[in-house]
Amino acid sequence: MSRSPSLPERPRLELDPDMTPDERLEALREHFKEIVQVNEQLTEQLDAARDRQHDLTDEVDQLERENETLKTSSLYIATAEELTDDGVVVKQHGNNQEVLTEVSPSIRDGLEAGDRVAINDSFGVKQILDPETDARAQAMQVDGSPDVSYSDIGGLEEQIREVREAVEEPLVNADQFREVGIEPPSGVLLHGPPGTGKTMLAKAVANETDATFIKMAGSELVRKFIGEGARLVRDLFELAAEREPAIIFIDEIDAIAAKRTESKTSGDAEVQRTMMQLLSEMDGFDERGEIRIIAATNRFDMLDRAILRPGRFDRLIEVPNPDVEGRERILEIHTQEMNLDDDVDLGAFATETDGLSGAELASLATEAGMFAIRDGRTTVQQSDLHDALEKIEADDDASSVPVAFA
Ligand SMILES: Nc1ncnc2c1ncn2[C@@H]1O[C@H](COP(=O)(O)OP(=O)(O)OP(=O)(O)O)[C@@H](O)[C@H]1O
Repeated sequence: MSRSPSLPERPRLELDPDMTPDERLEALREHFKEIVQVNEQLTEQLDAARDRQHDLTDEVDQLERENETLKTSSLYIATAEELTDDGVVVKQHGNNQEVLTEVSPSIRDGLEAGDRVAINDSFGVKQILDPETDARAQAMQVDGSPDVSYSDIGGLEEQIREVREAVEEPLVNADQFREVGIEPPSGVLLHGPPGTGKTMLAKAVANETDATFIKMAGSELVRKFIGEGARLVRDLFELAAEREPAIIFIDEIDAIAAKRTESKTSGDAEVQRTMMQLLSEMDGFDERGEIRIIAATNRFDMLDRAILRPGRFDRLIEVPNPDVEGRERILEIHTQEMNLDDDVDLGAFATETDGLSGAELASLATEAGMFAIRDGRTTVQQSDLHDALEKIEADDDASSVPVAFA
């Protein structure tokens, strides 16, 4: 390695054998002075080099960080749709653009059709995504055309009317609202006991308006995606904007919007952040076009009132357990594909099912079919319905026995 030209020359000691002792001493003194001088120069240079090294290390760190951000921000999510001899057909999420792209052999080996992948600007597949890491896909259920219609819902005529007015009309007749000069409700909150058809209502309105149905469960945000809640809420609204017209359905909203408790754990802070993100998304919602938002809860009493203010969930619709006519209609709906004996009287049977939810009536119908099968029949009789009711009530009692005695 060549020595840096800017380094000072090494001083040389030249002693002549003819020198007197005094002359020798003088020469040695002179040499010592020169060495001290060179040493000072070298120390200065070393300090300067250290400073420069510091600056360069900072610069390298910054470049590395920038490189890292560039690498991560330029990757998009796509699905590998088909593996062909010419390459892989990938479909980018969001804009649904399909392209044929080449893949390195090492990635190709582990790739299967249907896998989620990360692609760069030029559609090169950079990575196969582990399903576990794809929180957005896991946390949100996206349905382009849900298969529930209003006629599948029993006994909620008034609620259907209200949902149509608050959600369907603003989507279908947006111009009319604009001309009249009124703002449609921002968000609709469905509240009532479990299994009464709240999700069905939200799906039916999406179906009726040809909107994409995007569901997120509040409880999962809190339990499964700890630390990611706020980001996922932002993603939820982004996805809805990409897929508009869209219905956002937030189930179990109480999990992220419960009244504040006294305890101040870090979990509470995280839930709080998720809720603040939801509120800020809703507050900036007017400019978002054809997106409507519906939430559901079984625990209306627990909700933080902040989410019920005007401009947020300002239309409340109660979805109670069905009355006797509702129960008869729900039984009709869930037995319409079943082979019922002539003796079956759903109207009379409905009077005996007071307190059952729509979901319980649906499983009662299936249970009755099971009794018929166990008995070797192909038709369902009134007695099967009674047996099914007894079983469901017994199951209910068992599940409400305190654990210590169960
Ligand atoms: N009113 C109804 N008419 C017809 N079927 C119903 C009705 N309510 C509930 N069901 C049946 O129960 C199932 C569950 O209903 P759904 O998920 O809509 O209830 P939910 O109110 O959203 O419940 P949860 O609060 O537990 O989420 C439905 O798939 C359907 O089979």
